[in-house]
Amino acid sequence: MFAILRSTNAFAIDLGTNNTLVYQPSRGIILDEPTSIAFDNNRNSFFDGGASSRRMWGKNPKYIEVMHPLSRGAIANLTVAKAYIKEVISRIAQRRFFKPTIVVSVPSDLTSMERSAVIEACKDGGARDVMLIKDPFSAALGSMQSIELPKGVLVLDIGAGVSDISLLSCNGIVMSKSLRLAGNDLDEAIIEYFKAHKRILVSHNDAERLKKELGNLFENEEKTMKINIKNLVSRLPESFVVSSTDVHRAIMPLADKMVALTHSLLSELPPSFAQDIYDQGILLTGGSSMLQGLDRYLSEKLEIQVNLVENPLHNIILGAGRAMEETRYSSLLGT
Ligand SMILES: Nc1ncnc2c1ncn2[C@@H]1O[C@H](COP(=O)(O)OP(=O)(O)OP(=O)(O)O)[C@@H](O)[C@H]1O
Repeated sequence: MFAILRSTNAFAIDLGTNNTLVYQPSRGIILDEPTSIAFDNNRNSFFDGGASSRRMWGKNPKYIEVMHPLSRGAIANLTVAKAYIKEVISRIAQRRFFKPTIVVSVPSDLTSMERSAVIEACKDGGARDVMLIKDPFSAALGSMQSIELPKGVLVLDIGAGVSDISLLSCNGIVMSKSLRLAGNDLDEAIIEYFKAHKRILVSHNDAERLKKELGNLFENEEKTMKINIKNLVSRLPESFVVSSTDVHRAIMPLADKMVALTHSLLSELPPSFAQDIYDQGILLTGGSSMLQGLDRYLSEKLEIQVNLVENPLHNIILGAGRAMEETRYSSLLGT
């Protein structure tokens, strides 16, 4: 089995709410694209996938539908997910004659039906064998933690649709808590804030840009950014200068929910792990962990060390790849 997993026809996939990454042993990351697909409803056929379909989002003609196969980490529409995975597999599998073996990293709290949907979508999409690994394992392995030891490793993963905190030890999850709230909700909070307080409509793409460029959990020196919006009073498009103070106000309530999630797990931590966690702190990963000030904010609120991983957007896929390649982690792969 593990020779197969190291073969050129085996891949690891991080099927995230916003981003899909694929790893191939010996080659590394070979695909990094938005989890998005466009359908041509006139022809009832696949139109485009990945980055080019994501760019069409909000700018598409009516007959083309831009869809996101995943919602909050789980498959939202099985038909769309199958078409999407088929497209991913056709891009990565060089030897089309042989169906590939695939390891998919998935949120730790997926129900058995949701896990079966991932397996079905991959098999229908062209995979021969499909194995799943839980995101917290991938995240820890991606930052070179040794999770097989009897020593607690605490991983906080904040992606686009899911926030998850898990305590790992002896290649197992000791305890875990998830919240279906993450980066996309921060974008929504920004949109809602400007609707309610400034009577303007900000696009999803601009909300995400504002979050990345002006968003900060600490009120530092004020920064501004000019964007194009729709004025909800005049109903006309115009340009608008957004201040970092407003973005800060928009995102703080959700940042506090992330703190509360982490606090609730820390408060239930078995005493035997207290020393490990207070010695090593929390491993912070996922794209939303790059929100400016989040690591310091969590650390100050929880009075615990928070270590931001080196590459939050690639951590899970690198860890899933490591689980495929190292036999000591074979027990982490299942269905
Ligand atoms: N510099 C940044 N500051 C704040 N947020 C960021 C930054 N860069 C990326 N993000 C956010 O990270 C999220 C994507 O992260 P990631 O790729 O880990 O999620 P995903 O794997 O698609 O989703 P999930 O794991 O929740 O299913 C998006 O919400 C994106 O806006």
